[in-house]
Formats: sequence, C-alpha cells, structure tokens
Amino acid sequence: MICFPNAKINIGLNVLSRRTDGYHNLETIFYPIKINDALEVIEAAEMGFETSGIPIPGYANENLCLRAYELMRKDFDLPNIRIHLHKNIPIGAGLGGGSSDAAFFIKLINDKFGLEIAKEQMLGYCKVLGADCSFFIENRPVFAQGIGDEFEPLDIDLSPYHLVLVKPDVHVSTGEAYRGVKYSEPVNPLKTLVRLPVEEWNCNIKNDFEPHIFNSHPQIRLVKANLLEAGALFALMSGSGSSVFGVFNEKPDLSMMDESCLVYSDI
Ligand SMILES: C[C@](O)(CO)[C@H](O)COP(=O)(O)OP(=O)(O)OC[C@H]1O[C@@H](n2ccc(N)nc2=O)[C@H](O)[C@@H]1O
Ligand SMILES: Nc1ncnc2c1ncn2[C@@H]1O[C@H](COP(=O)(O)OP(=O)(O)OP(=O)(O)O)[C@@H](O)[C@H]1O
Repeated sequence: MICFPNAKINIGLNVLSRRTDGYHNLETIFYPIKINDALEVIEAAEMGFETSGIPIPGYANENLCLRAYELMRKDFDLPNIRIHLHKNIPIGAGLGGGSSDAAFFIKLINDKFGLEIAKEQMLGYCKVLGADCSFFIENRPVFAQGIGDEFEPLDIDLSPYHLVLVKPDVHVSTGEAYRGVKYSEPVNPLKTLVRLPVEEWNCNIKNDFEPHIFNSHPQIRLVKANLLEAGALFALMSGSGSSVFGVFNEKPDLSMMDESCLVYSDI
C-alpha cells in the first residue's frame, strides 16, 4: 500500500512563551501544500527500511516512520514490514516533511491492517513523535496553539492565488531556530489578522523566527526580498525555515532567484 505525505507551510507564527518542559507555546496557521513524498509499505519476512530521493540526515533506524511502527507494535500484534520512503520534501526547510511521513505512516498502517484506530489514539502517537506531527492526521488548514498541536479548523483557501515556495541551499534545524527566538504576546491575534485581505498580510502577519534566522542566514532574507520584488502580495518564511513562500496574483517571473535555490510553483 502506498501514500503520498505532503508538506505544510505556516501562515504566520508567533512564539508566545517558553514552557517548563523546554518547548514553546505558539500560535500559527498550518496550511497543507502540494509537495509530496511517497511512502510504501509491504508485508515481509524481516523488517526493512529503505529510502530514495533526497538523502535523510541521521540514522535510518531513527526515522520517524520506524519510531511510529515501534509505538504501534506496543498496542497491536503487527507483522514485519518493508518500508520504502521516497523523499522529495526538502529537509530542514520548515515544511514538516518528517512529521508528515510519520502521520501518514500511522494512517497507512491503520488502513493496511484494518486496525480501526480512533483519531485520538493516532494523535497520541503523534504527540510522542513531534510537535508538527498531529496536524497531518486531519491535514486541513487550521489555527494551531499550544506547542502546535491544539487545533481549530480554519476556513481559508489560497487556491485562487499562485502559491510559490523557494528553498535556498540552507538547512535550518528546528532546535537552532527555537534557541535564538525572541518571544512576546502579539498585539493582535493571528486568528484575527488572517481575516484581513491577503494584500494587507505583509504589514501584519509575521514569523517570529525570521529576524534571527535572517541574521544568521542572509540568503533567506534575500529570497524573501526577491519574492516581494517579483510581485508577491505576501511572502513569509515557513516555520523554522529555510524555505520561504510567496502568494501571487499572477504566475511570477522568478529568474532573479539564485540558481542554488529550489523553486516550487503552484503548490
Ligand atoms: C517550527 C514548527 O515547524 C512550526 O510548525 C514546529 O514548531 C516544529 O515542530 P517539530 O519539528 O515537530 O518539533 P519537534 O521535533 O517536536 O521538536 C524539535 C525541537 O524544537 C523545539 N520546539 C518545538 C516545538 C515547540 N512548540 N517548541 C519548541 O521549543 C524543542 O527544542 C524541540 O526539542
Ligand atoms: N521521514 C523523515 N524525513 C525527514 N527527516 C526525518 C525523517 N525521520 C526523521 N527525520 C529527521 O528529522 C530531521 C528534520 O525533519 P523535517 O524535515 O521535519 O524538518 P524541517 O524541514 O525542519 O521541518 P519542521 O521544522 O517544520 O518540522 C532530519 O534532519 C532527520 O534527521
């Protein structure tokens, strides 16, 4: 059985406070986009995990899919499987690719073996695997709070626009992003600001990671400037970076982008 885990962007991200468990409370809007991995599972005599596409840093046995299977095997009598993950979602890009693989993997195992797991139990596995993971269970636009795993559905549709994503040749780790962040309560809640016309988002919707990540990686600041110069109504770094998305009325000319950047159109 095969599935195609997709990436997300964050339309705004306010880091509100640091918690005693080391995590941060935040408010953000998660929006699914059409950049996908491919994830296939077959039954096998022995456990196996192989990948293709973009190389994944770290040890294969620490991959979130395998960690998810270990969790599920504590609750269900599951056979050995072979997993193939074709990685296409850029890593260290603030796109939640690893989290998406894990959430889609849980849904795939549920379907493949007819486990009929309740949504709450799936969310329980996700909480162990990472803050971003829970979003991908329902995988629809939401306003998120807490550590990014408490959701309210949000009626927002960017499909009338051209959505473009640019990934510069920079890897930002989530830990690095949170370590340097300056947090504060926003004057206006994101939930209110997102109701403004997209043309007004630039002056109002921010990502608290941008100032210090732009200082350490000026190439990312340049990508945002290029998107705005190309006519973006709104441009923002996604999550902890390094990718930046732009919302356009028309398909933009992005020929000024440095050739080391990956450009994804109509996502
Ligand atoms: C930046 C975002 O992508 C925005 O959606 C997420 O907050 C990151 O979520 P994630 O990659 O799933 O994060 P995790 O794998 O759970 O955590 C990685 C590290 O990020 C920090 N972290 C993460 C989420 C959060 N709300 N506060 C944090 O401080 C913690 O130091 C943690 O050790
Ligand atoms: N299936 C996976 N795909 C990608 N990375 C994985 C996976 N499983 C574990 N990882 C680990 O997670 C790290 C980064 O994951 P991910 O792609 O989610 O980060 P990101 O692009 O910074 O997104 P975000 O910060 O929004 O979660 C990788 O460096 C890798 O070591």
